Amino acid sequence: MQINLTDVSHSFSGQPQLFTHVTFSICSGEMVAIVGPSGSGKSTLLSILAGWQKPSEGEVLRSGIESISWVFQNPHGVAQRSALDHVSLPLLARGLGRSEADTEARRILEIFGLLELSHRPFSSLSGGEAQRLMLSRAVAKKPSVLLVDEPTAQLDMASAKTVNAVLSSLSGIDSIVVVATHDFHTRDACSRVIDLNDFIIDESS
Ligand SMILES: Nc1ncnc2c1ncn2[C@@H]1O[C@H](COP(=O)(O)OP(=O)(O)OP(=O)(O)O)[C@@H](O)[C@H]1O
Repeated sequence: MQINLTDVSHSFSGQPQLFTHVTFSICSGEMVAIVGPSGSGKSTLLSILAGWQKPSEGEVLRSGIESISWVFQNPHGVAQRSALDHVSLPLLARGLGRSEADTEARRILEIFGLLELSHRPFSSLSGGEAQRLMLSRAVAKKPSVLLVDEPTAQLDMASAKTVNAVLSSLSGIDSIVVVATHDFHTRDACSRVIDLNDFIIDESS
């Protein structure tokens, strides 16, 4: 699985260029951070990677990509549904049987430090717990591409720390993971950084 961007530039109609001549490739198993100041186009670049936004110029090629999950900066769940339900539902949708889905959901919740909260309704979770649950749910979908937008933006330092710790553990999954972030600790959890500063891509590995 791979996404290749070649000479991609983008501006929204009537607005200045957000970024120009962006060229990079991301393969499965990689976890890449997109960094840059507010308004530099991080979320827009995620949308372009997902194919939801067509770039003004350039080419985006996706090979072997079957599914894309997006984790938003504000966790969205079903208030009365338990944490376990949030993770087991996508597993059931993938065709697992009830008990297999429950076992796998518990395994994923444990990785994200949420096993003890598995029966708690979504509405009772803290911001950090809810964000970790969104990541758990996204992992349960086993997407080809996992796009994570500012996962720690709404969190206090302690919650951000736990989210960053679980993000580090995502580097082992067989998906392309791209995280847009302002957070230096989140950036450190990634294997590669794409920096939108100064309207150019500065790729460091
Ligand atoms: N659909 C749209 N139409 C017009 N302008 C847009 C659209 N989406 C985003 N923008 C503008 O493009 C710029 C980049 O937005 P984007 O959300 O990609 O930045 P960002 O780096 O993710 O910002 P932040 O860190 O604040 O989330 C902003 O000025 C935003 O207002």
